[in-house]
Amino acid sequence: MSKNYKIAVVPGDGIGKEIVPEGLRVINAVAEKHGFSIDTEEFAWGAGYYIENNEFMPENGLETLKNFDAVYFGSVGLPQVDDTLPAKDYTFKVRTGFNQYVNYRPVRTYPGVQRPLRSEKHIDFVIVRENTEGEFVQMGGQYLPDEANGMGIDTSVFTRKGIERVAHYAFKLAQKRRKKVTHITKSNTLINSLSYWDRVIAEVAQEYPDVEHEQMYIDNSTAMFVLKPEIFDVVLTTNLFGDILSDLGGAVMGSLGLGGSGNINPEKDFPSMFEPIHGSAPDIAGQNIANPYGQIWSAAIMLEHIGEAEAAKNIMDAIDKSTSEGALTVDLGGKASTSDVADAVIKNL
Ligand SMILES: NC(=O)c1ccc[n+]([C@@H]2O[C@H](COP(=O)([O-])OP(=O)(O)OC[C@H]3O[C@@H](n4cnc5c(N)ncnc54)[C@H](O)[C@@H]3O)[C@@H](O)[C@H]2O)c1
Ligand SMILES: O=C(O)C[C@@H](O)C(=O)O
Ligand SMILES: [K+]
Ligand SMILES: [Mn+2]
Repeated sequence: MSKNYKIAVVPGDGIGKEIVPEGLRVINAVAEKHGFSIDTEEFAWGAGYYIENNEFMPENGLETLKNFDAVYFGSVGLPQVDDTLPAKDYTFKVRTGFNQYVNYRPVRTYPGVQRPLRSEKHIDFVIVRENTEGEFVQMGGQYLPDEANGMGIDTSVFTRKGIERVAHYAFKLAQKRRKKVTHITKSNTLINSLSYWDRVIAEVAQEYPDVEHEQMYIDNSTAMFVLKPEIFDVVLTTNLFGDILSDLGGAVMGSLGLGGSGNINPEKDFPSMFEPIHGSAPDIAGQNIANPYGQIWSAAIMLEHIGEAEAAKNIMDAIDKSTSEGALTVDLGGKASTSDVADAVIKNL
């Protein structure tokens, strides 16, 4: 009997509404080729939903999503909606609620895509971003914000459990790759929280003597992403630093639109959620010009996670063939529309 998977689809806002359907076309095409089927249910949640319903998703949203094998997500956020809400009320709710403590964000060379860097060296590394705590716990408050002596505070939280579990994931991932973990902090200045991170990571590293372990500061690492990106294999870092580095990784590939990702619950106690690294790009929404490669790559990461590795590989090979043949959107200097790119990928499956 052929396998069937239940996928919750949350296109979100802006270009999410354009690139998610294209990604789904690719998923359905690859499923047919590889003899499995996908049942999808779409949820129109996000900032647009908030305008109508005063919430980003229904109160029982997580309960609803729990019944699926995975969540295929676009992005949330609209210029006319308070931008402190999308992460708090949707994205972080899912990431923390489903213990998706790994944000898996690969960076690689796409054939035929011009990169901003002069170096022609092949790039292939994965950012493993801690995804449930750190700088984004949103513990804090504002005091007298309207007054001259007003203030705002956010507290960062790094727990042993939180550091250990993401570190184990990173070292195990490195064992399957080129056996190197670069962990990125700023423990020379954040001498309490991030030196604790360093210490716990160093302890975990001892359990993986076959993996080279290097520590780097975030400031230097931004320079290295540009000057020597080929030195990285697995980059392990905190929630905020990983957020910044993943957009830099997108830029190094040639466009933010090229980055795919997975918010992973490695134990599979809950569904994981797959989305491009970028946001809803309201500046280019509604024109069928958004780059869908990152959304399509996220589909491949999702299929690999749910156990369809061959289909995932098939998508990646088809992506490479498509970019090589010049199926490039405006941000990559090409003329292809969003749907032209999905057509090319489907043709090349
Ligand atoms: N996970 C998420 O849902 C997520 C992530 C980041 C930002 N956001 C939200 O998205 C909104 C816009 O944020 P922003 O402008 O800082 O970031 P953004 O990633 O949406 O856009 C940044 C720039 O990159 C371009 N870009 C992004 N994706 C592209 C693609 N696929 N193809 C071509 N160009 C692309 C945009 O046009 C824009 O110029 C905000 O509301 C923000 O909160 C959501
Ligand atoms: O910080 C976040 O996670 C929100 C967004 O910038 C993202 O990268 O998903
Ligand atoms: K996104
Ligand atoms: Mn981000």
